[in-house]
Amino acid sequence: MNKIGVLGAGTWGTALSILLSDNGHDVTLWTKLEKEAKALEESRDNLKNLPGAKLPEDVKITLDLKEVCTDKDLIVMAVASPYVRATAKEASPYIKEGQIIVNVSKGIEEKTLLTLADVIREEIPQADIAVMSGPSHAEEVSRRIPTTIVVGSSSKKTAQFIQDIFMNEVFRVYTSPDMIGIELGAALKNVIALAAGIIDGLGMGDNTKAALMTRGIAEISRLGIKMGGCMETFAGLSGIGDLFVTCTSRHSRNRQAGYLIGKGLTLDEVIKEVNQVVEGVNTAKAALALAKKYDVEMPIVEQINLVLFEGKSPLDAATDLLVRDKRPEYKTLQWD
Ligand SMILES: NC(=O)c1ccc[n+]([C@@H]2O[C@H](COP(=O)([O-])OP(=O)(O)OC[C@H]3O[C@@H](n4cnc5c(N)ncnc54)[C@H](O)[C@@H]3O)[C@@H](O)[C@H]2O)c1
Ligand SMILES: O=P(O)(O)OC[C@H](O)CO
Repeated sequence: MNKIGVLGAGTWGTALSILLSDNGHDVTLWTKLEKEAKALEESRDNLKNLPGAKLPEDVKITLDLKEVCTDKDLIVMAVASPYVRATAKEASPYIKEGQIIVNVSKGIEEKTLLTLADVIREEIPQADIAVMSGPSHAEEVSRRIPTTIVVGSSSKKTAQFIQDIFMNEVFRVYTSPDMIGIELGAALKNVIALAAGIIDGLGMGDNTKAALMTRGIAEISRLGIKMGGCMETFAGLSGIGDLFVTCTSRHSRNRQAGYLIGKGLTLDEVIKEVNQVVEGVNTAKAALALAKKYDVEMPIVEQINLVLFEGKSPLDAATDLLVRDKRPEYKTLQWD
């Protein structure tokens, strides 16, 4: 049994708390939002965003950041990406030298273009930072539906420690040293998932969705490899695996947001309607800035930015992608 602090009592923080409690750990779940803490405490048997799941009585809910960090063997960072830096900064005084923090939030900081693990490292340099990601909708994890995920760390020992904590017969955890690849796959797939939703909203077909996903992972891996990630990761759980689930699942908020955009709603209307974090919207601008910085072609990311922030019609964006200049599928594959 380990003592674990989970930061962020949204859908994912809550589902992981259920899993960790199932695994026999002593779990404390923190939120900054009083309303959220109260609602969770009152409705443990009837969680709003996790139908059919229960938050065990032994999961402690707290608003006290010192309490959730002190004497914990592992801290899980599960707040939505825009709040990761502020939460890490506030938590830093309570984190000991070498204390392990695993980031499970998916995003890239817009201002700095840093991955979230790097953001946490800047704020809590004394911590041992890891990441965990993969095709894992909270709605299914909280109902013990078989799921696989990958933990990334620069230390094999840390990766295996986290693997042991989370793994059970319905939650299979792999390990990897490729932290940057895992984080980039996790963050960038959300932008492509918005496009997948738009395709559904426009009433296009399965061929179109498959094309988007395949060319989407090509974009993600082109950038990811230039930034130091490994091809295997983009072909793995935090690459194509998470892209697949997010582009196709009824649970995906990103896909749902894209669907509503495809149906003609404005971004503000969509954000209100979905009423949970839509990380692809947060990540789209950062992804475009990274494409420019690393001189990588990311046409889908470009078009999504135009649709989200410049008022371009989704249909015009889809058409512009289809009529781009002719090219080989992969420039690396040539005849001579
Ligand atoms: N939901 C999933 O299936 C899932 C799975 C894997 C990863 N993730 C990732 O986990 C992260 C959280 O997603 P979620 O589904 O829990 O989102 P959510 O919308 O359900 O919850 C977001 C949470 O962020 C926290 N928050 C809000 N304002 C805050 C503030 N000012 N300061 C600190 N914390 C604040 C709150 O706890 C809030 O509930 C995202 O990056 C998401 O991509 C989600
Ligand atoms: O609901 P989404 O679109 O934020 O996706 C959730 C997870 O990232 C799926 O792995």
